[in-house]
Amino acid sequence: MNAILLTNNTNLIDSILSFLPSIEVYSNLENHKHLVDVEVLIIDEEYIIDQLEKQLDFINSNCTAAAKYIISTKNCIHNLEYYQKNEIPNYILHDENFNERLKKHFSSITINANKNNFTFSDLIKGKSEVIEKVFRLMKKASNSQITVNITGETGTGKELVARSIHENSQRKNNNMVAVNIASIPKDLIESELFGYEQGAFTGATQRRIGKFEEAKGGTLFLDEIGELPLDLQTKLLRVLQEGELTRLGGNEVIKTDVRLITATHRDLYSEVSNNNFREDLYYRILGLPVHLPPLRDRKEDIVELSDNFLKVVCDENNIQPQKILGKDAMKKLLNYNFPGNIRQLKAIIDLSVVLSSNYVISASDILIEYQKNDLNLLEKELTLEEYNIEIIDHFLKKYSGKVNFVADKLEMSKSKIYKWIAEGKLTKPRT
Ligand SMILES: Nc1ncnc2c1ncn2[C@@H]1O[C@H](COP(=O)(O)OP(=O)(O)OP(=O)(O)O)[C@@H](O)[C@H]1O
Repeated sequence: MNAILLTNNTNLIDSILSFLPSIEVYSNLENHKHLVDVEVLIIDEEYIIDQLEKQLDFINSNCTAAAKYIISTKNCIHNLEYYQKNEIPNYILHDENFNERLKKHFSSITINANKNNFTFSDLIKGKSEVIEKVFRLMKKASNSQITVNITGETGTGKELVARSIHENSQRKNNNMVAVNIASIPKDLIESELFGYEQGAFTGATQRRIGKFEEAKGGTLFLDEIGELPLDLQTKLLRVLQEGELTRLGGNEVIKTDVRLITATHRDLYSEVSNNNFREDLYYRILGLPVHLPPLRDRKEDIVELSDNFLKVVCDENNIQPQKILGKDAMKKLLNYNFPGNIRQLKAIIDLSVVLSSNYVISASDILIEYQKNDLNLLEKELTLEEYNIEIIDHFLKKYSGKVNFVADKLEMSKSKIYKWIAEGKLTKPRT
Protein backbone atom coordinates (compact mmCIF):
# COMPACT_ATOMS: atom_id res chain seq x y z
CA MET A 1 0.00 0.00 0.00
CA ASN A 2 1.24 3.50 -0.73
CA ALA A 3 0.76 5.26 2.56
CA ILE A 4 2.66 8.21 3.96
CA LEU A 5 2.87 9.64 7.43
CA LEU A 6 4.21 13.14 7.93
CA THR A 7 5.48 13.64 11.42
CA ASN A 8 8.45 13.95 13.73
CA ASN A 9 6.70 12.38 16.68
CA THR A 10 8.16 8.95 17.52
CA ASN A 11 5.17 7.85 19.66
CA LEU A 12 2.86 8.56 16.80
CA ILE A 13 5.15 6.69 14.41
CA ASP A 14 5.08 3.63 16.68
CA SER A 15 1.28 3.66 17.03
CA ILE A 16 0.69 3.97 13.31
CA LEU A 17 3.32 1.43 12.33
CA SER A 18 1.47 -1.14 14.43
CA PHE A 19 -1.58 -0.73 12.16
CA LEU A 20 0.16 0.04 8.90
CA PRO A 21 3.59 -1.61 8.95
CA SER A 22 4.35 -0.62 5.36
CA ILE A 23 3.72 3.10 5.87
CA GLU A 24 6.57 5.40 4.86
CA VAL A 25 7.42 8.11 7.35
CA TYR A 26 8.67 11.50 6.19
CA SER A 27 9.53 14.62 8.03
CA ASN A 28 9.96 16.74 4.96
CA LEU A 29 7.13 17.99 2.81
CA GLU A 30 9.16 19.88 0.32
CA ASN A 31 9.24 17.41 -2.47
CA HIS A 32 5.92 16.70 -4.08
CA LYS A 33 7.37 13.50 -5.60
CA HIS A 34 6.74 11.88 -2.23
CA LEU A 35 3.09 12.51 -2.68
CA VAL A 36 2.58 11.06 -6.15
CA ASP A 37 0.53 7.82 -6.16
CA VAL A 38 -0.08 8.00 -2.44
CA GLU A 39 -3.30 6.30 -1.42
CA VAL A 40 -3.37 7.23 2.24
CA LEU A 41 -1.83 10.36 3.69
CA ILE A 42 -1.67 10.92 7.43
CA ILE A 43 -0.55 14.32 8.62
CA ASP A 44 0.41 15.15 12.14
CA GLU A 45 -1.11 18.58 12.55
CA GLU A 46 1.26 19.47 15.34
CA TYR A 47 4.14 18.98 12.97
CA ILE A 48 2.92 21.48 10.42
CA ILE A 49 1.21 23.83 12.83
CA ASP A 50 3.55 26.75 12.20
CA GLN A 51 2.49 27.08 8.62
CA LEU A 52 -0.65 25.03 8.61
CA GLU A 53 -2.56 26.56 5.73
CA LYS A 54 0.46 26.92 3.46
CA GLN A 55 1.47 23.31 3.98
CA LEU A 56 -2.06 22.04 3.54
CA ASP A 57 -2.42 23.99 0.30
CA PHE A 58 0.78 22.34 -0.90
CA ILE A 59 -0.49 18.90 0.03
CA ASN A 60 -3.87 19.51 -1.52
CA SER A 61 -2.44 20.57 -4.83
CA ASN A 62 0.15 17.79 -5.05
CA CYS A 63 -1.48 14.79 -3.47
CA THR A 64 -4.31 12.82 -4.99
CA ALA A 65 -4.68 10.46 -2.01
CA ALA A 66 -8.18 9.12 -1.66
CA ALA A 67 -7.86 9.04 2.09
CA LYS A 68 -6.34 11.96 3.94
CA TYR A 69 -6.12 12.04 7.69
CA ILE A 70 -5.21 14.87 9.94
CA ILE A 71 -4.07 13.88 13.38
CA SER A 72 -4.09 16.45 16.06
CA THR A 73 -1.64 15.69 18.79
CA LYS A 74 -3.25 18.18 21.17
CA ASN A 75 -6.72 17.80 22.56
CA CYS A 76 -8.26 20.01 19.95
CA ILE A 77 -8.40 20.33 16.21
CA HIS A 78 -6.55 23.42 15.15
CA ASN A 79 -8.17 24.33 11.93
CA LEU A 80 -11.51 22.64 11.65
CA GLU A 81 -12.85 25.30 9.34
CA TYR A 82 -10.04 24.78 6.84
CA TYR A 83 -10.52 21.00 6.84
CA GLN A 84 -14.23 21.33 6.26
CA LYS A 85 -13.68 23.84 3.46
CA ASN A 86 -11.17 21.54 1.78
CA GLU A 87 -13.12 18.38 2.28
CA ILE A 88 -10.70 16.67 4.60
CA PRO A 89 -13.21 14.59 6.50
CA ASN A 90 -10.87 12.48 8.59
CA TYR A 91 -9.40 14.17 11.59
CA ILE A 92 -8.46 12.14 14.59
CA LEU A 93 -7.68 13.41 18.05
CA HIS A 94 -4.50 12.04 19.55
CA ASP A 95 -6.04 11.45 22.96
CA GLU A 96 -6.39 8.38 25.15
CA ASN A 97 -8.82 6.74 22.69
CA PHE A 98 -6.51 7.43 19.77
CA ASN A 99 -5.42 3.83 19.13
CA GLU A 100 -8.98 2.53 19.18
CA ARG A 101 -10.14 5.24 16.83
CA LEU A 102 -7.21 4.72 14.50
CA LYS A 103 -7.88 1.00 14.32
CA LYS A 104 -11.51 1.66 13.44
CA HIS A 105 -10.59 4.12 10.71
CA PHE A 106 -8.04 1.90 9.08
CA SER A 107 -10.03 -1.29 9.24
CA SER A 108 -12.62 0.44 7.07
CA ILE A 109 -10.16 1.32 4.31
CA THR A 110 -9.70 -1.29 1.64
CA ILE A 111 -6.76 -0.62 -0.54
CA ASN A 112 -5.64 -2.68 -3.46
CA ALA A 113 -2.01 -2.96 -2.53
CA ASN A 114 -0.80 -4.85 -5.57
CA LYS A 115 -2.97 -3.79 -8.45
CA ASN A 116 -0.86 -5.26 -11.20
CA ASN A 117 1.18 -7.80 -9.25
CA PHE A 118 4.39 -6.10 -10.32
CA THR A 119 6.52 -5.04 -7.43
CA PHE A 120 9.41 -3.24 -9.12
CA SER A 121 9.03 -0.09 -7.05
CA ASP A 122 9.54 -2.02 -3.80
CA LEU A 123 13.14 -2.51 -4.82
CA ILE A 124 13.81 0.07 -7.48
CA LYS A 125 13.30 3.59 -6.27
CA GLY A 126 12.71 6.62 -8.45
CA LYS A 127 9.80 8.51 -9.95
CA SER A 128 11.52 10.28 -12.84
CA GLU A 129 10.09 9.89 -16.31
CA VAL A 130 13.01 7.72 -17.37
CA ILE A 131 12.51 5.33 -14.48
CA GLU A 132 8.79 5.14 -15.26
CA LYS A 133 9.79 4.17 -18.81
CA VAL A 134 12.17 1.54 -17.45
CA PHE A 135 9.30 0.12 -15.34
CA ARG A 136 7.13 -0.13 -18.47
CA LEU A 137 9.87 -2.01 -20.33
CA MET A 138 10.49 -4.26 -17.33
CA LYS A 139 6.82 -5.14 -17.22
CA LYS A 140 6.99 -6.18 -20.88
CA ALA A 141 10.14 -8.19 -20.21
CA SER A 142 8.58 -9.92 -17.19
CA ASN A 143 5.51 -10.89 -19.17
CA SER A 144 7.54 -12.56 -21.89
CA GLN A 145 10.63 -14.69 -22.41
CA ILE A 146 12.39 -12.10 -24.53
CA THR A 147 16.15 -11.64 -24.15
CA VAL A 148 16.92 -8.34 -22.43
CA ASN A 149 20.01 -6.18 -22.85
CA ILE A 150 20.54 -3.60 -20.12
CA THR A 151 22.95 -0.73 -20.68
CA GLY A 152 24.14 1.98 -18.33
CA GLU A 153 27.18 3.29 -16.51
CA THR A 154 28.50 1.47 -13.47
CA GLY A 155 26.22 1.66 -10.43
CA THR A 156 23.05 2.65 -12.33
CA GLY A 157 21.21 -0.49 -11.19
CA LYS A 158 21.64 -2.93 -14.09
CA GLU A 159 21.85 -6.02 -11.88
CA LEU A 160 18.94 -4.81 -9.76
CA VAL A 161 16.79 -4.42 -12.88
CA ALA A 162 17.78 -7.91 -14.09
CA ARG A 163 16.89 -9.41 -10.72
CA SER A 164 13.55 -7.63 -10.58
CA ILE A 165 12.62 -8.81 -14.08
CA HIS A 166 13.45 -12.37 -13.04
CA GLU A 167 11.52 -12.12 -9.78
CA ASN A 168 8.43 -10.87 -11.57
CA SER A 169 8.61 -13.44 -14.36
CA GLN A 170 7.21 -16.96 -14.72
CA ARG A 171 10.70 -18.25 -13.98
CA LYS A 172 10.82 -16.74 -10.50
CA ASN A 173 10.70 -20.10 -8.72
CA ASN A 174 13.97 -21.14 -10.33
CA ASN A 175 17.42 -19.56 -9.97
CA MET A 176 18.71 -16.36 -11.41
CA VAL A 177 22.43 -17.03 -11.92
CA ALA A 178 24.61 -13.93 -12.33
CA VAL A 179 27.99 -14.10 -14.02
CA ASN A 180 30.28 -11.10 -14.34
CA ILE A 181 32.34 -11.87 -17.43
CA ALA A 182 34.88 -9.14 -16.59
CA SER A 183 35.71 -10.76 -13.26
CA ILE A 184 36.61 -14.21 -14.64
CA PRO A 185 40.12 -14.91 -16.03
CA LYS A 186 39.77 -15.26 -19.83
CA ASP A 187 40.83 -18.90 -19.99
CA LEU A 188 38.23 -19.93 -17.39
CA ILE A 189 35.18 -18.24 -18.94
CA GLU A 190 34.29 -21.15 -21.21
CA SER A 191 34.30 -23.78 -18.45
CA GLU A 192 32.48 -21.42 -16.10
CA LEU A 193 29.65 -20.91 -18.61
CA PHE A 194 29.36 -24.34 -20.15
CA GLY A 195 30.84 -26.69 -17.50
CA TYR A 196 33.36 -29.48 -17.98
CA GLU A 197 33.75 -33.24 -17.74
CA GLN A 198 36.26 -34.99 -15.49
CA GLY A 199 39.71 -34.92 -17.13
CA ALA A 200 38.79 -32.18 -19.61
CA PHE A 201 41.95 -30.30 -18.58
CA THR A 202 44.63 -30.53 -15.91
CA GLY A 203 42.93 -29.99 -12.58
CA ALA A 204 39.46 -31.08 -13.78
CA THR A 205 39.23 -33.83 -11.19
CA GLN A 206 35.47 -34.14 -11.42
CA ARG A 207 32.56 -33.11 -13.64
CA ARG A 208 31.23 -29.61 -13.04
CA ILE A 209 28.13 -28.10 -14.53
CA GLY A 210 28.35 -24.58 -15.92
CA LYS A 211 26.23 -21.49 -15.30
CA PHE A 212 23.90 -22.30 -18.21
CA GLU A 213 22.93 -25.54 -16.53
CA GLU A 214 22.79 -23.98 -13.06
CA ALA A 215 20.24 -21.49 -14.35
CA LYS A 216 18.04 -24.22 -15.86
CA GLY A 217 14.39 -23.12 -15.83
CA GLY A 218 15.47 -19.70 -14.57
CA THR A 219 17.44 -16.68 -15.75
CA LEU A 220 21.09 -16.35 -16.72
CA PHE A 221 22.42 -12.82 -16.20
CA LEU A 222 25.62 -12.18 -18.14
CA ASP A 223 27.05 -8.93 -16.79
CA GLU A 224 29.73 -7.09 -18.81
CA ILE A 225 28.97 -9.14 -21.91
CA GLY A 226 31.13 -6.70 -23.90
CA GLU A 227 34.21 -8.29 -22.29
CA LEU A 228 33.56 -11.72 -23.81
CA PRO A 229 36.52 -12.75 -26.03
CA LEU A 230 35.69 -13.14 -29.75
CA ASP A 231 36.15 -16.94 -29.86
CA LEU A 232 33.69 -17.36 -27.00
CA GLN A 233 31.26 -14.99 -28.67
CA THR A 234 31.08 -17.52 -31.50
CA LYS A 235 30.43 -20.37 -29.08
CA LEU A 236 27.81 -18.39 -27.14
CA LEU A 237 25.99 -17.51 -30.36
CA ARG A 238 25.90 -21.19 -31.35
CA VAL A 239 24.52 -22.24 -27.96
CA LEU A 240 21.85 -19.53 -28.08
CA GLN A 241 20.81 -20.40 -31.63
CA GLU A 242 20.74 -24.16 -31.14
CA GLY A 243 19.42 -24.16 -27.58
CA GLU A 244 21.94 -26.85 -26.62
CA LEU A 245 25.52 -27.16 -25.39
CA THR A 246 28.22 -29.69 -24.67
CA ARG A 247 30.42 -29.44 -21.59
CA LEU A 248 34.16 -29.01 -22.15
CA GLY A 249 35.73 -32.41 -22.87
CA GLY A 250 32.30 -34.03 -23.25
CA ASN A 251 30.04 -35.35 -26.04
CA GLU A 252 26.68 -35.32 -24.34
CA VAL A 253 24.34 -32.74 -25.89
CA ILE A 254 22.47 -30.87 -23.18
CA LYS A 255 19.34 -28.83 -23.88
CA THR A 256 19.50 -25.34 -22.43
CA ASP A 257 16.49 -23.70 -20.79
CA VAL A 258 17.37 -20.18 -19.73
CA ARG A 259 16.03 -16.67 -20.19
CA LEU A 260 19.07 -14.58 -21.02
CA ILE A 261 19.60 -11.09 -19.65
CA THR A 262 22.83 -9.30 -20.56
CA ALA A 263 24.29 -6.03 -19.37
CA THR A 264 27.14 -3.78 -20.36
CA HIS A 265 28.49 -0.33 -19.64
CA ARG A 266 29.96 -0.25 -23.17
CA ASP A 267 28.34 1.01 -26.34
CA LEU A 268 28.06 -2.42 -27.93
CA TYR A 269 27.10 -0.99 -31.29
CA SER A 270 30.41 0.85 -31.60
CA GLU A 271 32.17 -2.29 -30.37
CA VAL A 272 30.56 -3.99 -33.39
CA SER A 273 31.82 -1.19 -35.69
CA ASN A 274 35.30 -1.63 -34.22
CA ASN A 275 35.15 -5.40 -34.83
CA ASN A 276 35.35 -6.15 -31.10
CA PHE A 277 31.88 -7.64 -30.92
CA ARG A 278 30.18 -9.97 -33.40
CA GLU A 279 27.31 -8.29 -35.21
CA ASP A 280 25.19 -11.48 -35.32
CA LEU A 281 25.60 -11.97 -31.55
CA TYR A 282 24.79 -8.30 -31.00
CA TYR A 283 21.43 -8.68 -32.74
CA ARG A 284 20.80 -12.04 -31.02
CA ILE A 285 21.20 -10.60 -27.51
CA LEU A 286 19.72 -7.17 -28.15
CA GLY A 287 16.12 -8.39 -27.70
CA LEU A 288 14.50 -5.74 -25.56
CA PRO A 289 17.02 -2.96 -24.89
CA VAL A 290 16.68 -1.21 -21.51
CA HIS A 291 18.85 1.85 -20.92
CA LEU A 292 19.49 3.15 -17.41
CA PRO A 293 20.60 6.79 -17.57
CA PRO A 294 23.22 8.09 -15.14
CA LEU A 295 21.99 9.59 -11.88
CA ARG A 296 23.18 13.07 -12.91
CA ASP A 297 20.55 12.99 -15.69
CA ARG A 298 17.71 12.09 -13.32
CA LYS A 299 18.46 14.24 -10.32
CA GLU A 300 14.80 14.29 -9.41
CA ASP A 301 15.28 10.71 -8.13
CA ILE A 302 17.96 11.72 -5.62
CA VAL A 303 15.44 12.69 -2.92
CA GLU A 304 13.54 9.41 -3.00
CA LEU A 305 16.67 7.29 -3.33
CA SER A 306 18.32 9.08 -0.40
CA ASP A 307 15.23 8.69 1.80
CA ASN A 308 15.12 5.01 0.93
CA PHE A 309 18.80 4.42 1.70
CA LEU A 310 18.46 6.36 4.97
CA LYS A 311 15.53 4.20 5.99
CA VAL A 312 17.40 1.00 5.16
CA VAL A 313 20.63 1.94 6.95
CA CYS A 314 18.75 3.22 10.04
CA ASP A 315 16.65 0.03 10.16
CA GLU A 316 19.71 -2.15 9.77
CA ASN A 317 21.47 -0.35 12.61
CA ASN A 318 18.40 0.02 14.86
CA ILE A 319 18.63 3.80 14.74
CA GLN A 320 15.36 5.28 16.02
CA PRO A 321 13.90 7.65 15.09
CA GLN A 322 15.13 7.44 11.54
CA LYS A 323 17.59 10.23 10.75
CA ILE A 324 16.65 12.83 8.16
CA LEU A 325 18.69 14.88 5.72
CA GLY A 326 18.93 18.58 6.44
CA LYS A 327 18.24 21.09 3.68
CA ASP A 328 21.96 21.88 3.26
CA ALA A 329 22.81 18.19 3.01
CA MET A 330 20.19 17.60 0.35
CA LYS A 331 21.38 20.64 -1.56
CA LYS A 332 24.90 19.27 -1.54
CA LEU A 333 23.68 15.95 -2.92
CA LEU A 334 21.60 17.65 -5.60
CA ASN A 335 24.62 19.66 -6.72
CA TYR A 336 26.84 16.64 -7.14
CA ASN A 337 27.39 14.65 -10.32
CA PHE A 338 27.74 11.10 -8.95
CA PRO A 339 30.26 9.47 -11.29
CA GLY A 340 29.59 6.22 -9.36
CA ASN A 341 25.82 6.73 -9.75
CA ILE A 342 23.36 5.13 -7.32
CA ARG A 343 25.98 2.88 -5.72
CA GLN A 344 27.95 6.01 -4.78
CA LEU A 345 24.86 7.80 -3.45
CA LYS A 346 24.15 4.78 -1.24
CA ALA A 347 27.73 4.76 0.08
CA ILE A 348 27.58 8.51 0.83
CA ILE A 349 24.28 8.15 2.72
CA ASP A 350 25.53 5.12 4.67
CA LEU A 351 28.60 7.08 5.74
CA SER A 352 26.61 10.20 6.61
CA VAL A 353 24.48 8.21 9.07
CA VAL A 354 27.62 7.02 10.82
CA LEU A 355 29.24 10.46 10.83
CA SER A 356 26.29 12.52 12.03
CA SER A 357 25.76 12.63 15.73
CA ASN A 358 22.43 14.42 15.32
CA TYR A 359 18.97 13.47 14.16
CA VAL A 360 19.31 15.83 11.21
CA ILE A 361 22.21 15.03 8.88
CA SER A 362 24.03 18.18 7.80
CA ALA A 363 26.13 19.05 4.76
CA SER A 364 29.36 18.44 6.65
CA ASP A 365 28.31 14.79 7.16
CA ILE A 366 27.97 14.34 3.41
CA LEU A 367 31.48 13.42 2.37
CA ILE A 368 31.98 13.87 -1.29
CA GLU A 369 35.47 13.40 -2.57
CA TYR A 370 35.56 15.83 -5.44
CA GLN A 371 37.86 14.71 -8.16
CA LYS A 372 39.35 17.34 -10.41
CA ASN A 373 37.25 16.30 -13.36
CA ASP A 374 33.95 16.03 -11.57
CA LEU A 375 33.92 19.41 -9.92
CA ASN A 376 32.24 20.70 -13.06
CA LEU A 377 31.76 24.01 -11.31
CA LEU A 378 30.56 25.94 -14.29
CA GLU A 379 27.87 23.45 -15.18
CA LYS A 380 26.18 24.00 -11.85
CA GLU A 381 25.02 27.52 -12.76
CA LEU A 382 25.17 28.82 -9.18
CA THR A 383 25.24 32.44 -8.06
CA LEU A 384 28.63 34.04 -7.49
CA GLU A 385 28.10 33.82 -3.73
CA GLU A 386 27.22 30.13 -3.98
CA TYR A 387 30.36 29.52 -6.06
CA ASN A 388 32.44 31.28 -3.40
CA ILE A 389 30.87 29.17 -0.70
CA GLU A 390 31.55 25.94 -2.65
CA ILE A 391 35.19 26.86 -3.05
CA ILE A 392 35.68 27.88 0.57
CA ASP A 393 33.87 24.74 1.72
CA HIS A 394 36.30 22.66 -0.33
CA PHE A 395 39.34 24.35 1.23
CA LEU A 396 37.93 24.29 4.77
CA LYS A 397 37.59 20.53 4.45
CA LYS A 398 41.02 20.19 2.93
CA TYR A 399 42.69 22.24 5.67
CA SER A 400 40.77 20.83 8.67
CA GLY A 401 38.53 23.85 9.17
CA LYS A 402 41.39 26.36 9.64
CA VAL A 403 39.51 29.54 8.76
CA ASN A 404 42.46 31.96 9.02
CA PHE A 405 44.66 29.76 6.88
CA VAL A 406 41.97 29.34 4.22
CA ALA A 407 41.17 33.07 4.21
CA ASP A 408 44.89 33.85 3.66
CA LYS A 409 45.18 31.26 0.96
CA LEU A 410 42.17 32.61 -0.94
CA GLU A 411 43.17 36.22 -0.22
CA MET A 412 39.83 37.08 1.31
CA SER A 413 38.67 38.39 4.65
CA LYS A 414 38.21 35.81 7.39
CA SER A 415 35.24 37.77 8.75
CA LYS A 416 33.34 36.95 5.55
CA ILE A 417 33.96 33.24 6.13
CA TYR A 418 32.86 33.52 9.78
CA LYS A 419 29.75 35.43 8.67
CA TRP A 420 28.76 32.65 6.26
CA ILE A 421 29.42 30.04 8.95
CA ALA A 422 27.20 31.99 11.39
CA GLU A 423 24.49 32.24 8.72
CA GLY A 424 24.66 28.46 8.18
CA LYS A 425 25.77 28.87 4.56
CA LEU A 426 29.07 27.20 5.36
CA THR A 427 29.82 24.47 7.85
CA LYS A 428 33.13 24.45 9.65
CA PRO A 429 34.35 20.86 9.55
CA ARG A 430 35.19 19.16 12.81
CA THR A 431 38.91 19.33 13.47
N1 LIG B 1 16.68 2.58 -8.59
C1 LIG B 1 17.30 2.07 -7.53
N2 LIG B 1 16.66 2.05 -6.33
C2 LIG B 1 17.28 1.57 -5.23
N3 LIG B 1 18.53 1.08 -5.22
C3 LIG B 1 19.20 1.06 -6.38
C4 LIG B 1 18.62 1.54 -7.60
N4 LIG B 1 19.51 1.39 -8.58
C5 LIG B 1 20.62 0.86 -8.03
N5 LIG B 1 20.43 0.64 -6.70
C6 LIG B 1 21.45 0.11 -5.77
O1 LIG B 1 22.71 0.62 -6.21
C7 LIG B 1 23.73 -0.36 -6.12
C8 LIG B 1 24.33 -0.63 -7.49
O2 LIG B 1 23.36 -1.27 -8.32
P1 LIG B 1 23.76 -2.44 -9.36
O3 LIG B 1 24.80 -3.35 -8.77
O4 LIG B 1 22.49 -3.07 -9.82
O5 LIG B 1 24.42 -1.53 -10.50
P2 LIG B 1 25.12 -2.00 -11.86
O6 LIG B 1 24.69 -1.03 -12.89
O7 LIG B 1 24.83 -3.46 -12.10
O8 LIG B 1 26.65 -1.77 -11.50
P3 LIG B 1 27.95 -2.40 -12.22
O9 LIG B 1 27.88 -2.00 -13.66
O10 LIG B 1 29.09 -1.73 -11.51
O11 LIG B 1 27.88 -3.88 -12.00
C9 LIG B 1 23.05 -1.58 -5.50
O12 LIG B 1 23.23 -1.53 -4.09
C10 LIG B 1 21.59 -1.40 -5.85
O13 LIG B 1 20.76 -2.08 -4.93
